[in-house]
Amino acid sequence: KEFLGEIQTYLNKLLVYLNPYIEITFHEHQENSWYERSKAYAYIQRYLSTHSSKSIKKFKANVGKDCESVVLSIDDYQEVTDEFNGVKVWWTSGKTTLHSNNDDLEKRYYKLTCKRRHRDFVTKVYMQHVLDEGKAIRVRTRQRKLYTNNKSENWYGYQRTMWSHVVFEHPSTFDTLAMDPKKKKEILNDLITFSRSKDYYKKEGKSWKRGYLINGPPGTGKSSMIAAMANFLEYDIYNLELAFVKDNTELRKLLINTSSKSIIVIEDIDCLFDLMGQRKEKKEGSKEEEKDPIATKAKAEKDRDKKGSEGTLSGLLNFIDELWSTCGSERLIVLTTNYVENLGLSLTRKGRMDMHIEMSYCCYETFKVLAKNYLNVESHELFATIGRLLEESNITPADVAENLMPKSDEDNVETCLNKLIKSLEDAKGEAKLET
Ligand SMILES: Nc1ncnc2c1ncn2[C@@H]1O[C@H](COP(=O)(O)OP(=O)(O)OP(=O)(O)O)[C@@H](O)[C@H]1O
Repeated sequence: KEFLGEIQTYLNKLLVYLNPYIEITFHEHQENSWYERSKAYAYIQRYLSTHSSKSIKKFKANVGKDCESVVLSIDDYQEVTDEFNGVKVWWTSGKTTLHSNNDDLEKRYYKLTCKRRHRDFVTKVYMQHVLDEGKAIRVRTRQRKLYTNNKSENWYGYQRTMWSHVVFEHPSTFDTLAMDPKKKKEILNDLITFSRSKDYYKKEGKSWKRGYLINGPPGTGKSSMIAAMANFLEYDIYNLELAFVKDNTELRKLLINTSSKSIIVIEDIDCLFDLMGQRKEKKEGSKEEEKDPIATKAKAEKDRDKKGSEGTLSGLLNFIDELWSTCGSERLIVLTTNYVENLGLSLTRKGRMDMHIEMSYCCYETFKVLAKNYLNVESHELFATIGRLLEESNITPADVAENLMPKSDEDNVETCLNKLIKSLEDAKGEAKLET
């Protein structure tokens, strides 16, 4: 706390220098916030003490998505000519010095010159074109993020939940995803249609979002599917952890604070039943009850129709409707579950979630993709044996992947495939014992 004022002053100075090249997000609520803050402080101090326009340019070049990409910049007072729809304009960059109490601050700017008769065209059409292009470039080159909501204490000691993020770098793509190729194509087509349907949604007066329910046993690739979707659409991911959300107000705040081009994920949606149960018990008789959407709705429904778990299900459905209505446009909502049968038809029927994706145990087609991913082979004499064994046992793609992954220098295609055969035979034996 004692450094906050000082850090903010430094940050503001830093922003004057770097604006509009980078965006600084300052998290005051990290668990290791003291460490983060002191790091930020030391960094900013070091930066300011060594700054010069040269280092700013170098810094600017390094903040691109990957440092290998070329970053074009314009030197002070250098002129660049641009032509759009036959109209010529000239850009120059410059700087002025602002005098503040302790320091002289340099403010950088761009100057745009055009013929007087083109003024209207330039301010209305050309500037819009520049902004749209800039936005498109930012989307193309931005570093994508994976957000999670954690409980944390703010400066004044209040508990709240807010998004914090890390860089999203998951290797999963639709090429590496092992599943029935027909189903994969269907999902891909659905995503492509969605991404191109901005105008359609607008015309229909609908919010531009789409819901997917992914179900399947653990290890069948639900998370890999979400990562592949995010990589394909170039979206961010918001992993919503409902256990950390206190009430409806907090949920709304979180959803409002998600950005467009993102996937909002709620994993293990069936576990919400337990969460709702716990909240209901805790809040029973409490004045706070009204504030908790999940518990209140669950209770209200249960009281009304006294249908046990059906009542709880209605609470869940109400919650999902709330989720739909609160989060903004250009979003995917993805719910995952290991036990779709617990959710009842009302969630899986069309209208609530637009597409239902089933991830299942490994079949021969799935295995072939994994063999290509991990061993870079498309055929082998052991494939036939594996294909037959896969038909006789239930093994997840995660388990197959585990066997196919070479673990030492001695491992090669043959040893890995034999390892898998052994696992499949064991799984078959266990299944026989169970029956
Ligand atoms: N269908 C798949 N295609 C490619 N890789 C897969 C697939 N399923 C599982 N894997 C591999 O297994 C690992 C675990 O899978 P993943 O976390 O996606 O499964 P999950 O269904 O989300 O599991 P859980 O329900 O336990 O979260 C992945 O990192 C990936 O390497």
